[in-house]
Amino acid sequence: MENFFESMVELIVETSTRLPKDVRRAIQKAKLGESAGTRAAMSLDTITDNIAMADENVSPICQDTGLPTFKLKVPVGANQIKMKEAIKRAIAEATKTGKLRPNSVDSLTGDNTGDNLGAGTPVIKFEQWEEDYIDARLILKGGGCENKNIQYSLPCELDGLGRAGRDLDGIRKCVMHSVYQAQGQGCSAGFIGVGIGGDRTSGYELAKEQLFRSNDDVNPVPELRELEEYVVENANKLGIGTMGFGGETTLLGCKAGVINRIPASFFVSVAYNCWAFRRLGMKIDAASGEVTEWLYQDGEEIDFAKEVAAAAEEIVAADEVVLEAPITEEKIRSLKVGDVVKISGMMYTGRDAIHKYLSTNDCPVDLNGQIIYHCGPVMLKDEHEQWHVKAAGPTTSIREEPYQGDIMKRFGIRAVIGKGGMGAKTLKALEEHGGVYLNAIGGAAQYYADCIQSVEGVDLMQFGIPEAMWHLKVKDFKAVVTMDSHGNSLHKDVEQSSLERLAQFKEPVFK
Ligand SMILES: O=C(O)C[C@H](O)C(=O)O
Ligand code: SF4
Repeated sequence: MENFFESMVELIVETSTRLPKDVRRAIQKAKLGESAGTRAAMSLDTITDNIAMADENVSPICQDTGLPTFKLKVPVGANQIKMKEAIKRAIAEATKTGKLRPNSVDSLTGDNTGDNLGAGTPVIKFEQWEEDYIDARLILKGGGCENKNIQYSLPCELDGLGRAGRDLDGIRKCVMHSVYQAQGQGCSAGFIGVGIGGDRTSGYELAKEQLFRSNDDVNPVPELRELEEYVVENANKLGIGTMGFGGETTLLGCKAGVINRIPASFFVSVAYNCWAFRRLGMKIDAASGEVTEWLYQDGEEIDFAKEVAAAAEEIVAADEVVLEAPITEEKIRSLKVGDVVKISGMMYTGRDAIHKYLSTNDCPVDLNGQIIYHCGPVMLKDEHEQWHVKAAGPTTSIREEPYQGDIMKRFGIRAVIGKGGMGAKTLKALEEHGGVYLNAIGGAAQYYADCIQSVEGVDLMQFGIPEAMWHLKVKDFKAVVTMDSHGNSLHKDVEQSSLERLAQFKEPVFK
């Protein structure tokens, strides 16, 4: 097993940096389904551009490299203790080289362990089997989509759909609702794994297990096959679209599994995965630890690099407003939902820890007229102590909803960049104070890292790399105005229209 450690490093690096073939095919299909010039088409262009850049740079597709979860099937007699130890070392190694973001945080103190190791991280699950080789699989599922997982207890009442009973049709309603409730916040278009039955724990476990199925497989259970096909077809009629911008594709895949339940409980658990569906696997020789075959890599390989030139042309074609901080109130009030902005100059990152901190403390920098970027980047320091950005896409903004409006007013911030949109409180503050919300493309961490020219400083490093306040100098950083200072919110509109569309699926389908 002398090569097992190297194989695990390879598995982690490949999973974080290269999307599997089945996922690429699903994204390509979505791209072909959108009309040129729409916001959805533009977002998918950025996404495929980003996938190609991650391939080329061997850098994380998305800055949130998630909670690494390994599943291993091992021959009887294989030493699981040694394998666990090698996996942990491989995780620390991949973190050191910037292929993983340090993502393991003490839940009580907030301290980041810095190497992705800690209580409960990574997750490593073993199963014994009668084969003579090791089947090792890894999923890197980020936090934004994890937060959109949902569990239903039947019977229940659902927005738009009414009563969901204890039968296949009730299950159908829950699954349709799960896609609606995620909106664009889990970086749609997404993939879902559905677990039917079990208890609260085994139900979610089963849902996540489905994410290890190939997106192209066919469910051997006829009812589940029908359910999966129904959901993919109809969830795409909700009009939520890529990033929640509206559009033809909202869901890229649905896989459902079933286990028994006990009479009193009937759970439907849904695991939502973003488009950056990073899961790979390999067969490993149990004696040497060497890779003998990669999994999920059958069929045609889509090389998005070839399409990048065409995509760039299309993005340039949109009307763009140039923004550079400090921004005046007048300039901000001239922006409207739908405008594409191109930012150059300074922006400051701030996510969960910073927003909480700023709600009761002064800011180390003057934020008057400035731009806050909801982002927790992957950073590496070189031998001259200079920081470099390895991946830097937006994080889900709604978590800052309790703080954002007050902070914008108190510090004079004119624009916030994030993804997934914000709520009524922020919208009101944007109107009163004169501010905008700019939506960047979630997961496009290479694309945005490329717009960052230099790291000019950092504050509040005590919160750890992802949560610190990074001072970034950018050039031509593109984002879309999705909430303006006139009370308009694209997110509010899409949520409303998708709820109306969801109601079309109220009548029974599976009798
Ligand atoms: O933590 C992050 O950087 C992003 C997160 O995965 C999110 O989707 O909000
Ligand atoms: S930012 Fe988006 S693409 Fe990245 S992990 Fe979060 S949900 Fe996934």
